[in-house]
Amino acid sequence: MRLKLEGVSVDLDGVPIVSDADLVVEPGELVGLIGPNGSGKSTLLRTIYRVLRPRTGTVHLGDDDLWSQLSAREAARRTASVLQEASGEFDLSVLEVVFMGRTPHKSLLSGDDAQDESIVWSALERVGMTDKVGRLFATLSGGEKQRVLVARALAQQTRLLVMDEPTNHLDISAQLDLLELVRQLGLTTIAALHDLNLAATYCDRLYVLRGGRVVRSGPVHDVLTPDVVADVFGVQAHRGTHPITGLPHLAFAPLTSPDRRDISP
Ligand SMILES: Nc1ncnc2c1ncn2[C@@H]1O[C@H](COP(=O)(O)OP(=O)(O)OP(=O)(O)O)[C@@H](O)[C@H]1O
Repeated sequence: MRLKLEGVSVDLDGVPIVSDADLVVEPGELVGLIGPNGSGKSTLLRTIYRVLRPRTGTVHLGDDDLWSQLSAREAARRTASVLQEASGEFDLSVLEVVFMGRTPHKSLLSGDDAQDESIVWSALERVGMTDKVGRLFATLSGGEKQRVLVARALAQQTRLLVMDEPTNHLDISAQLDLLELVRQLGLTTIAALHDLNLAATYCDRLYVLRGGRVVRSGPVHDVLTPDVVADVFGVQAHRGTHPITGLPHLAFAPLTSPDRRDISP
């Protein structure tokens, strides 16, 4: 389902944090949101999973305005989030966490039925976590936790996956594993990512935020140029081709860095 933000501005305590942001994610796309610390990525994402109401502008999922046309419950059914730190699920088992994905589909008094059960187990299967259902969520590794939260999103049969720095604190294998999984699922996904090379590897298109404004957007190749990286992040970048994937790959150095090749042993 298509996500479309138009003219979204957000103030926090009277301070403008996001200004006039336009953004589109086409069905099945994985779109990356990049930008320096404090540029407003999380704030913008919160308007999409209905935690922060924009001061102005609209957030549409398909034909529906997420804020003015959908109830909180309906919005919760259609969007799922995987954030960098999972809180609130600590006393639950893996199975219970994934069953939470069914909650927005249930009325207050209806219990889980055979259909819920089958949806939950197939979600666990898709993320490869069926052998950990009895474990307490809190005892999982960071990478396993993120897979379980993706399973919860699948159990929710979400139309849109919102990920806010989902690979933070994960080792390199778990980072690649998580983004490979998300790529394979083919869900309409928007993800804030700090690692520009991960963004280059997995995203179809990128949006760059600086100071709460979208300053650049487009295919990875057009957006992740040395000029943009220098301008937005204030570092030098050399863009080459990744020797294994054949995709663009960036190497970084401080803007003022001397050429260290002369002094290495
Ligand atoms: N209540 C508030 N009042 C004023 N400013 C706030 C408030 N809450 C957050 N901010 C500021 O909003 C800005 C944007 O924060 P946000 O978390 O959206 O950025 P981000 O791009 O996700 O950052 P990071 O990459 O560090 O996670 C930051 O400068 C932050 O200090």
